[in-house]
Parts: sequence; C-alpha cells; structure tokens
Amino acid sequence: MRRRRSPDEPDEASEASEAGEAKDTGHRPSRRAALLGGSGLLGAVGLAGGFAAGQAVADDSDEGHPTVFDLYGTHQPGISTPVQDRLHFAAFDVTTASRDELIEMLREWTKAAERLMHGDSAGPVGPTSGDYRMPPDDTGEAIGLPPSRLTLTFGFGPSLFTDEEGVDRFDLAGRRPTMLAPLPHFPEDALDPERSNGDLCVQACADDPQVAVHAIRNLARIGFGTVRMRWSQLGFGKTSSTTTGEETPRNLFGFKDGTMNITADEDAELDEHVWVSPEDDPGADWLAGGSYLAVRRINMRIETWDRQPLGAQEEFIGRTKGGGAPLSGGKEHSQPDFDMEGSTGPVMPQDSHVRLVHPSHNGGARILRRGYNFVDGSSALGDLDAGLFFLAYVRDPDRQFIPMQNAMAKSDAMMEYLKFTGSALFAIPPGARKGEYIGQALFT
Ligand SMILES: C=CC1=C(C)c2cc3[nH]c(cc4nc(cc5[nH]c(cc1n2)c(C)c5CCC(=O)O)C(CCC(=O)O)=C4C)c(C)c3C=C
Ligand SMILES: [Fe+2]
Repeated sequence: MRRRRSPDEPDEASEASEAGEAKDTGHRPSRRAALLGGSGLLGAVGLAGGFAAGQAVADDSDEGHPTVFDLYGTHQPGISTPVQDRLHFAAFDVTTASRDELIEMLREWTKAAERLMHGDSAGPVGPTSGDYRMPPDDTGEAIGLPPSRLTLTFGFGPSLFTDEEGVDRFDLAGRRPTMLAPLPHFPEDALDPERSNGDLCVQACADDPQVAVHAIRNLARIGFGTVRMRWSQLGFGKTSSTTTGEETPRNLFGFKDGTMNITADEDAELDEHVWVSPEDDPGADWLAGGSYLAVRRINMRIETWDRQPLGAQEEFIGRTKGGGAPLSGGKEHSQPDFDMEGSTGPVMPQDSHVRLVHPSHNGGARILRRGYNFVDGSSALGDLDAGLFFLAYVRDPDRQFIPMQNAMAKSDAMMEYLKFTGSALFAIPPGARKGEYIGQALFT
C-alpha cells in the first residue's frame, strides 16, 4: 500500500481559447450533397483555401468548430490540428517491387485523401452511379455522412527504405533519415509482430468512426495489388488534445490525459519539438517540415488497476484523479514541484509517471501526444483487451521519445499495470502542395 496524499484540489476552470481553430464561417458541407454532384463544398474549399499549417477550410457556423480540413499545407493535417474523437490507424506493407507503381499509388491516395477529407466520395464517380459492370470507386458506407473533420496523415516506415532482408526495393536507401530505424526493444515490451512496424502508415482521425473506417478501407481498396494492410487499430475517446479551449479528456485509468501536451498555438514549441528542420538531417532534406511518429499499443491491466486504492492510483500518476492537478498542489495546469517533501518522501513520488516523463527530467524534451483509448474485446479469462494506443509526434526520436520510454520502462510504478503489445516508428513527410502527391520530395 502506498502513501496517501493530502486532500484533493478543486478542479481548475479551463482557460477558454480558440487556439488551433479557424475563425471564419462557412457552410456545413455534406457528403450527400457532394455525392449528388454539388460543387458548393469544393467552391467553399477553394475560397477558403490557403490557410497555413493546421488548415481548417470550413467551419460549422453555429459552433465555430472546423468541420473540414485541407490536405495541403506546410505540414500534414492530423498532427497539430484539433484532435477528433475517433481513430482508425493502419500500417501497410508494399507488395509491389515497382517504384513507379508505388508512386502511382501515392498519387491516387493523395487524390482520394483530398476528396475524402472534403466529405466527398473516394473516387469521382461515387458508390452508386458507376458502370454496373465495374466495382464502384467508393464503398458507400459514408453516404450521407458529413466530413466529420476527417484528417488523413501519411508516414513511411524504416522498412520502406531497406527491408528486413536489407534489400533496397525502391532505390530509397540513400534517402533514409538517420533517425528512422525500428524502435529498440524496451524493457517489458511484449510485442506482437502482427501489431508492429510497417512500410507505410495512415492515421485517419474523425468525429465519426464510420468516416475514419471508410477512409482507411477505401485507401486499402485503391492500394490493392500495391500494398497490403499489415495491421490496423481502432481508437475512441482521444487521450490528448492539441487545443486549450476544451476539457482535458480521460484515459481508461480514469485520469485526465493530455494536460501538458503541446498545443496548436505553441508555434515555437512545435518548431522546437515537433517539426523537422532542414538542418536536422541534410541527407534527408525531403523530411523538412515533417515529423516522426512513435506508435505504441499499450494494454492496460485495468481489472488490476481498478482494485488499487485511489491514493495509490494518484501516486502512480503523480496527479489527482479528479481535477488532474499535480500532487504538489495547484490546479490542473500548474507546474509540479518535484522538490516538495511530504512526511515519507517527495510528494511527487520518484517513480510517478509525470515525474519520469516531465521535460525537466528528460533534457527539456517535450512530445506531441495524439493517442486514443481502445477496447478490442475481452480475453478467455474475462479481462478486457483494452488500453491506450499511444501516438507521439517528435522532431528527434533518439533525443525525445526513446530516452523517455526507457525511463518509463525502467522506473515507472505504472509499468506494473501496462503491457506494450505493438510498436512502430514512421517518418511523416511535410504537407503536400496542391498538385503534388504526399511524400513527393522523397521520390524526386
Ligand atoms: C514515452 C512516452 C509516454 C508513454 C508511453 C506514456 C504512456 C502513458 N501515459 C499515461 C497517462 C498519463 N500521462 C501523462 C503525462 C505525460 N505522459 C507522457 C509520456 C508518455 N506517456 C508525457 C511526456 C506527459 C506529460 C508530462 C509533462 O509535461 O508534465 C498524464 C498526466 C496528464 C498530462 O499531462 O497529460 C497521464 C494521466 C498512461 C495511462 C500511459 C500508458 C498507458
Ligand atoms: Fe503519459
């Protein structure tokens, strides 16, 4: 039984801010209208286009929330743009040996991604009006659904550059970023190879799960013969936020998660910790403006966790369960005081999660988290196969993510309740310009 902390602090009122959200009003575009041949949405996108990174191109006029994001921009959408509530993440292996076929598929994916994010069908004909002798160019399950703030974010895994046998299938080995290597095996990893790695990844985030699934399904359909889905993961209930105007969401341990995340309005922090700069890796200049994505599928032993006293749970995390304040006091967004002593040791325990991952114990490193809860059924013993699908965008995985994950694996009291079952690292190319395909600079 661990130490019991002093009484809880009151919840902090969120500081309202509209950071990361576009302000102009537009109409609410509908996929149905687009499928009926409406050009209104595309017109709206064209008019509102040209937003900087984090491009929202249409707003819900009632609530001021962006409903449509633009695929094109300095950075890909789905990183610093506001986090949606649902995820479908997929990793693919390339099955063709042809570089040209791979490029052609990326072109097709880019065109489809633009359409899908606008709430349009994946192909120009649509699910129900094509040639009866041909498969439709859209699968149809999103008919009538709005764009739902869909973002599609594409990445390249280390094996795209040099495969597991060391073969340079696509003449890309010379352009592999030095930091793009398979993540090391961390202490306590229990990885399932069928939930790890991949040549390519696509992160689909949306407010409606059917929209996210529809997008991944159609990209897989378009890629048939060129790529094969290696694994995929559904997520719900975002466990982080990139905006400051909303209540911090909670993970399946019941704690607020994302309090100290990097937010969309922190331009200097994004430049320092998220976006790759042209000087970072001169041999991989195509990645400038992009990022790296660390992926970890983390099973949470929630049945065991649920039997721990509240005081112990709070000490594992280092924050209160109610308001999310540091155990050293203050409000949710107060900085923890790691030097504050309690009757039996530091008030923020040495093995508490937030102490171990805090920038002050990691050489100043911060990461942009964008993870989701998951529940994938239950085991024969009646335990939920549940956890956190952890997604973190970083500028330098060797300096930011790997030491943090090592510190956690070595010393974090929470580790007793975690099992890491999937792992991957991807290079996330910068945003494409209109007329380009995603990742084009890598191939030119
Ligand atoms: C290697 C990086 C991290 C992993 C893996 C990770 C897993 C993980 N985290 C929680 C719950 C919380 N994490 C919180 C904060 C937090 N976590 C990381 C990194 C990893 N977490 C960072 C960098 C931070 C922010 C630290 C800071 O700057 O103060 C919190 C507190 C609230 C918050 O700030 O978000 C919680 C709660 C779980 C349950 C988990 C694995 C399942
Ligand atoms: Fe964490």
